[in-house]
Amino acid sequence: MPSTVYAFPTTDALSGGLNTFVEKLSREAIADHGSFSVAVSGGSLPKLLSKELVNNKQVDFSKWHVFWADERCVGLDHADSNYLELKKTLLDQVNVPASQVHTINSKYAVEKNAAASADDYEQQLKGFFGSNLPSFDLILLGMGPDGHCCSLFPGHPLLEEHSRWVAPITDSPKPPPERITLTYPVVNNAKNVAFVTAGEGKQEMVQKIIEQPELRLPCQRVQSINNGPVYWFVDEAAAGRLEKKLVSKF
Ligand SMILES: O=C(O)[C@H](O)[C@@H](O)[C@H](O)[C@H](O)COP(=O)(O)O
Repeated sequence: MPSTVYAFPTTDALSGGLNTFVEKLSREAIADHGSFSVAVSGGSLPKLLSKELVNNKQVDFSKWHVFWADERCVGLDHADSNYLELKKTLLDQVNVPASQVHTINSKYAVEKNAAASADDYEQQLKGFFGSNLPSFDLILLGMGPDGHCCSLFPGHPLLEEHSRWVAPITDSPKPPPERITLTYPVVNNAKNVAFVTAGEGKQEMVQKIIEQPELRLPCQRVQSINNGPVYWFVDEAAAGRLEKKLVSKF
């Protein structure tokens, strides 16, 4: 998986670079097929994504379809909800039509019914992409300190799930335990994939992922369609241990 790593001096600069990147992909997708489909992760990503993007008047949010790369089986008003985090940081301030914000089914999520939540979410993907394997215009991933992404964790059987598009997990080592997650067939069929991570606490794992592909950590199993680049938007704190020659100029 060829990686293109962009390192920024601050998290604000990272948000600025990500804003430019997303604006370009959104414009190109809308010009090409009239919509922009994006799957977003939780954790620190929504804040980093939204800081600049929320004020970007060049983006036609009315053509966006927002999905989640993974989501916790909690109510949409629960503090652990990835949807709620993006609602607060972006969706409440931009005009993505509610019908184009594809959330986990709250009925099943509140019951912590991960299996039904995953089945329902897969139907939602089929409703938008049809019966062909979904190909998102962009998937935005965080990187866990253990090298996980989505809710795909090191050593978990879900790393080998190659038929389901969306899978349930009930033993997530990162709480809460019940979640749904996109699987690699969908993640790796995206037109563009970008990791977003920041902070000194991530620099050891960022170095491992970029410089030691033999580890086969979950983040390292991510590719973009036609083996295109996987982008990394990091701050210099997270890139602190990377060989300088591995960092590209944005
Ligand atoms: O639902 C989740 O927990 C996230 O989608 C998860 O995959 C996250 O992206 C990583 O754990 C990184 O989180 P941080 O960026 O907050 O470290």
